[in-house]
Amino acid sequence: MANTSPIACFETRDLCKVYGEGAGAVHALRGVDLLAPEGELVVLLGPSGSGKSTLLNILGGLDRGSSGEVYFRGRPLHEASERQLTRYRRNHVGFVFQFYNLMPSLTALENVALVTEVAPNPLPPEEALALVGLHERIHHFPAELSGGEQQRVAIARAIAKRPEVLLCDEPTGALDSATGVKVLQALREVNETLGATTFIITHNASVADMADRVIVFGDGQIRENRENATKLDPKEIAW
Ligand SMILES: Nc1ncnc2c1ncn2[C@@H]1O[C@H](COP(=O)(O)OP(=O)(O)OP(=O)(O)O)[C@@H](O)[C@H]1O
Repeated sequence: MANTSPIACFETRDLCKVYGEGAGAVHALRGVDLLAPEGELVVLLGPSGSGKSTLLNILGGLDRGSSGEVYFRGRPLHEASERQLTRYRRNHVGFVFQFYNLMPSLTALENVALVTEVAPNPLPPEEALALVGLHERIHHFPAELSGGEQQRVAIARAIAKRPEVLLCDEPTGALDSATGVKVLQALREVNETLGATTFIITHNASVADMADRVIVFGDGQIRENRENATKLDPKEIAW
């Protein structure tokens, strides 16, 4: 019988990452087997140093594993050339980091337009900013925006190229809880509206309540991988 199961967005098999060598080697990932279906919102939890960012960087093509396999929609990233990996990042992946890295001399709209000018099929920058609830702030400079608003500009910038994948490394790490909720609501809206498979690394375990899937890391391995039967709206999350 034909295999009719849909291809996952990401699959990793026995993925390992070692930084350095000899006595000083750090085994950041120790055999990670992951299957992430298309369109899911995945929250990654785990103690500091457990390998979350290392995994996210490899999924996003910013780094490579030391051994094992990584597939994006069935395509082997572990076999990709540097050029192919660059093209993969540019065309398919949006990144959001803890610090927003906006250009201070450009308005919110211009920061997003920087990306849309070079993407093949972008969202209009106004639309990307509206999706994260910033339609009334588009002509403000970063210094005129709160931390949460700046992070939402960074999210608009990440999604403006319509990535299939949105990878967020501690997107609320620098924010207070009320502002963090707004950023999480923007991420949920983007996940639902654009259908981008979304990974969020956080140290706040209660953020897991908004996820389709929760993956808990420990010492370079997946300790727990569970699906939520129901998802909470970020504003219902207790911080
Ligand atoms: N470029 C690097 N060179 C050497 N070691 C590294 C490098 N990047 C990460 N590591 C090490 O790999 C391990 C996993 O790090 P990683 O950043 O993936 O963990 P994490 O779970 O994301 O941690 P945190 O929650 O603190 O961000 C850690 O021991 C870290 O010190």
